Amino acid sequence: MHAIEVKNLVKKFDTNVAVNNVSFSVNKGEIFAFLGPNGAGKSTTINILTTLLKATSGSAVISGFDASKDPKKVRKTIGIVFQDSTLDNQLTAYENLYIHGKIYGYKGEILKNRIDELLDFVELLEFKDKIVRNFSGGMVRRLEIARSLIHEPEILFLDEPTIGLDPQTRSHIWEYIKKMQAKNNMTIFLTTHYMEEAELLADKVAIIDNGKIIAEGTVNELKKIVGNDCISVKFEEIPKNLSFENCELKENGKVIYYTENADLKIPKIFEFAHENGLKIQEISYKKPNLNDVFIKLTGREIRSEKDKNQKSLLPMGKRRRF
Ligand SMILES: Nc1ncnc2c1ncn2[C@@H]1O[C@H](COP(=O)(O)OP(=O)(O)OP(=O)(O)O)[C@@H](O)[C@H]1O
Repeated sequence: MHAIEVKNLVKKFDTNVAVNNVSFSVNKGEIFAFLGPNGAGKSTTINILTTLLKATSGSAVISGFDASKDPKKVRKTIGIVFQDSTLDNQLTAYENLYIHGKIYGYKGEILKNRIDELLDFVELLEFKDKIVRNFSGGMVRRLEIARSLIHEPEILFLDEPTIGLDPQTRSHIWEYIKKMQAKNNMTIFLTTHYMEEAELLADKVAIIDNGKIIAEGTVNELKKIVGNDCISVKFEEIPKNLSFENCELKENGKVIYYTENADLKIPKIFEFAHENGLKIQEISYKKPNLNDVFIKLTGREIRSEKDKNQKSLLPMGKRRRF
């Protein structure tokens, strides 16, 4: 059984088709990244999967339960971290988790120990009794992650988990995500418009654009859509005997090699230069990334208005209006 099975999902807002016949599945214990630009339909999809929104048509089965027919059962098996903080900023870190734990029926020492364990996991134990209002954006996000784990969900949904965070905090969050998967074999569904986030974390990626999935697979499978590694070499003199296959001489005198694996090929190019008494003036190589895949499929880059605006992660009530 798949952890998540989505079939022909459609969501219309009046005439706007936000999710357009989307189908995909996520295996148990997999990190699945739903990658796409702003307005692609990522949040709408995650809201349907987490029972917050009803689909216009199609089905979403989560841990074996239909999201529209059995929402309560679905909610018991999932944890969610939304794009915007839903913490109570007047309460302490501990109190936020305590209330959430109570809602899920935990109590007494079991709940207290669970809270300590989770605060420790996200490195916030020393801030346990501090008021959330004074937390940084990264601390808020970490506390949200801890809260989402309190009832030991089978599947964790993260809507843009690192949006608006600085690079160091972002990589911290990536570490937690990987640890959660490794420790609990948790299924993690995340939306993101960060290519590197999807590349680094995801076992499987689906790229969504204008409400439609335009590509799906492992990162390596998707990169194959673009092609192989590309090495560009400028020798001091144009070599007379180019001994490699899959290489071409460009008008600017550079030799371009296409290869499955540049890491293995580059040392061979140096050997070739040495054996033929050639000097290398310049060498560079480019591995295709998910951005290249998106460009190839859509003709444009994934860009985010939110990045430009540096959306705030401050808890509700503390957020300033710009
Ligand atoms: N409640 C709503 N009412 C009307 N239109 C909506 C609503 N929610 C989303 N949309 C529209 O549906 C489309 C998909 O939006 P969605 O928020 O799912 O995209 P997204 O990929 O999550 O983008 P973002 O990263 O900006 O949240 C957009 O055109 C959006 O304007």
